[in-house]
Amino acid sequence: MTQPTPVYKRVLLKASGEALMGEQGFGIDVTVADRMAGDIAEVRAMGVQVGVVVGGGNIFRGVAVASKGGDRVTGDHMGMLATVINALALATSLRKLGVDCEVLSAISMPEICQSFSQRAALHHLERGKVVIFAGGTGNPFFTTDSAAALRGAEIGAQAILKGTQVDGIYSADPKKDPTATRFDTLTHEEVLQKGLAVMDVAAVALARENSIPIIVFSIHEKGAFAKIVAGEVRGTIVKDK
Ligand SMILES: Nc1ncnc2c1ncn2[C@@H]1O[C@H](COP(=O)(O)OP(=O)(O)OP(=O)(O)O)[C@@H](O)[C@H]1O
Ligand SMILES: O=c1ccn([C@@H]2O[C@H](COP(=O)(O)O)[C@@H](O)[C@H]2O)c(=O)[nH]1
Repeated sequence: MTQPTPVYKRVLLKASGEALMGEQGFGIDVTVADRMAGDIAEVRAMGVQVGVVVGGGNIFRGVAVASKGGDRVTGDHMGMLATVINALALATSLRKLGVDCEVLSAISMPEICQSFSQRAALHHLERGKVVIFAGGTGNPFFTTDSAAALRGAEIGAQAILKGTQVDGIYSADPKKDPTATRFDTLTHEEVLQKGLAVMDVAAVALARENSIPIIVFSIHEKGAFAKIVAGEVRGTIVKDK
């Protein structure tokens, strides 16, 4: 079967950590990790270079510690470690499919995976490996959305695809407001001005400064990643006018 022609050469996928828990209340549902890996494999087979940042919301978020009076920085360290666990799970699922991949962590743990550097990331991407960026930015008070924008800029990604629990950006959180309406397109500036909380402000600002489009789509729609990379419209696209 012929592969569709991709509209991008290199992309950064921000994969929802929360989605990885599937129907469970916590942790990793391997069938979900395998399905996500299948979607990534499909895009890799189109000849597209793929970087992935995976969240940690299925395991731990630092704000949970802070909200109970604990130390936010320690909580964030725990959250960043959670993203490493998810990255290792996704790498395992990719390798089961025969997809060559490398986990690069912002926090050095050489017994487990390589440390992040831009050079290492570009080296692996140019050789066709999927690169999974673990450990977020390596700094507390950030999220993996910011890590996605940062790594996206560092590798020169032509787009950041945020695969999340909802199928685009809405006028309000659709999980809380059933009357919320979905946007087809927005500028980075509009996302910031309207306070649309699907992605954090730092991430959107960094993508804006580097003129990187962001596409928000449902990670639950099988094959959506490949369809977007092939130029089909899915979810909401955030780009300069
Ligand atoms: N205006 C909005 N439009 C769409 N979603 C919104 C909006 N405001 C808030 N949200 C919520 O933001 C969520 C995405 O946030 P977040 O990035 O924390 O989750 P995630 O993609 O599952 O990431 P993680 O990897 O951290 O688990 C959506 O599931 C949605 O409920
Ligand atoms: O750069 C970063 C990235 C993440 N964290 C912490 O990890 C958790 C999980 O990431 P999510 O983006 O929420 O999935 C996050 O809540 C932070 O506590 C971080 O400190 N720095």
